[in-house]
Amino acid sequence: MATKRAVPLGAHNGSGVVAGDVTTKMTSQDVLANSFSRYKEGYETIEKSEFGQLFRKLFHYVLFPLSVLVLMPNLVMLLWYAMSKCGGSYSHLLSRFYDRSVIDVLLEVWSSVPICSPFSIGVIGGYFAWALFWMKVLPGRRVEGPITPNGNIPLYKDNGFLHYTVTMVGFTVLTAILKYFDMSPSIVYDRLGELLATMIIFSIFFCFFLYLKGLYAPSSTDCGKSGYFIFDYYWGTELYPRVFGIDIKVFTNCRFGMTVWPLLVCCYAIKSYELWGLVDSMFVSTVLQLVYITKFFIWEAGYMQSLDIILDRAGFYICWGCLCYLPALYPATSFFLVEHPVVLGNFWASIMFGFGIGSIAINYLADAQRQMVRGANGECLVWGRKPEIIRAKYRLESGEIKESILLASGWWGLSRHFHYVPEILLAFWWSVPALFTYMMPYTYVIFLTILLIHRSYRDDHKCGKKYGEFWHEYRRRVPHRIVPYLF
Ligand SMILES: NC(=O)C1=CN([C@@H]2O[C@H](COP(=O)(O)OP(=O)(O)OC[C@H]3O[C@@H](n4cnc5c(N)ncnc54)[C@H](OP(=O)(O)O)[C@@H]3O)[C@@H](O)[C@H]2O)C=CC1
Ligand SMILES: CC(C)CCC[C@@H](C)[C@H]1CC[C@H]2C3=CC=C4C[C@@H](O)CC[C@]4(C)[C@H]3CC[C@]12C
Repeated sequence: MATKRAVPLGAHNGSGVVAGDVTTKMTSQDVLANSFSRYKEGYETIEKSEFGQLFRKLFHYVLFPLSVLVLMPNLVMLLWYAMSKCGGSYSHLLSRFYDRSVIDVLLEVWSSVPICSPFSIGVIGGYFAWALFWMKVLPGRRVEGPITPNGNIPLYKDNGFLHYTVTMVGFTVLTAILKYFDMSPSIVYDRLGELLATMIIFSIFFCFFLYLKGLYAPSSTDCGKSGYFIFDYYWGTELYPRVFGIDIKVFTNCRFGMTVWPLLVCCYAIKSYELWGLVDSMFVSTVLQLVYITKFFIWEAGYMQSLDIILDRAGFYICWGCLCYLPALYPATSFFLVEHPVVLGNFWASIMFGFGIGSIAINYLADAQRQMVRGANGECLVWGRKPEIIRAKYRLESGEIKESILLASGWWGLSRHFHYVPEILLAFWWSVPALFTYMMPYTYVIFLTILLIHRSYRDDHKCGKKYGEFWHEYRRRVPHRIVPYLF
């Protein structure tokens, strides 16, 4: 890979332990080597044989990305097909494969909707214009993202919450106008298939544009290629691409994916209301999702420090994912509830709602705690006490040494990714109103659990490489990955 990385700067005190809050006395090559070599241990067994190395490369750079590129667009369409044409039942969907080949079924699915119809182009194009306009004109304080391994500091205009508010108000006004003409935004529920299909095709070309842009007109030095086209297309060639001043990842992840999600949830809720009147299961699920998304936008500047932004480049994985996969999967429980309304009664509805809100609050508090401690340079209270911190040093590619704080108490002392527990629970609480007859409404929770477990490994790997011994010290102090005492 042509990208450069921050390298760890380890501090060693003879016993192999790095004390919290230490400043590095040893800056020699041995310290660096010592710190880094431990991290490599896990990989050496695989890399021993040439065949192993070759297979690893082939898998990483070709087979895995190729499978994602081929599978994901089809899976998104199959998800929609299962939701809308198979009564929300995966077994019903599977029965379609009994007497036909996979290709035949896929052809049936894709040909069941008009791709790039005037309706889908109008809706998607209209939303793009709306989102780009407000993204550009709405004011916001200037926020700095974390320094990149190449020493660049990305700048953002923090207008996410305002953008979200304007969009939701705009949606309410549009709904009222449509009602006047005897129309409804629930048409999005009826014609979701063609919207998704059009979006999928558009996004495939858009990612190709991003691939070329990163190679020939990058916005910063945080760019490069691996030499494997498939991998570079899948992963991206640029970390922070900007076009006419528009930050592409902020647009795809936040102004599109995260904003279309609540819009879709509202369209599905309106459809349910038109069919059945007010249903408490739909109400609980909708409100929980809206509260969670509102929380996201309040915290958006914090998201600019997450893996998606600081590690994942703007390629198929993140951009296509946020343009197509997120809108199809994340609001899927709401889509399901339209055809499967459940009357919960006040007691169960309140229990689900209460636990859901509690989980959202804990997830928010955990994210905010880490940010607060870093913002205050450790000079604050965590759960009423002085925080336990590790002042972790790392080195930029230029050789410059930087310091960051790792919090080892509060939520971050329970486990290294404790905030993933409420993240999974909150998704469970907005899915469980659909009860347990079908698996479909739990698709997102299942995906999220896998994603977050995998992400905890990715993050460990990333932080180990960045902080070396300091990260080992954190792992020693906080030995569990996600669930305290269990995992
Ligand atoms: N619904 C969904 O699909 C998903 C939701 N999420 C949610 O998004 C939010 C962000 O999660 P995620 O993107 O995974 O990133 P995290 O919030 O877990 O941030 C990871 C980064 O935080 C820093 N860090 C790690 N440990 C510590 C510590 N002890 N003290 C201080 N800083 C630390 C490191 O970055 P550095 O280099 O700065 O040290 C690390 O790379 C969470 O609320 C999560 O639940 C996440 C993924 C998917
Ligand atoms: C195989 C791929 C096509 C899968 C694409 C996955 C992406 C769409 C998602 C991967 C990580 C996800 C997110 C990370 C963190 C988030 C913060 C949270 O508070 C809200 C959700 C999200 C923005 C979330 C959105 C989808 C991903 C980018």
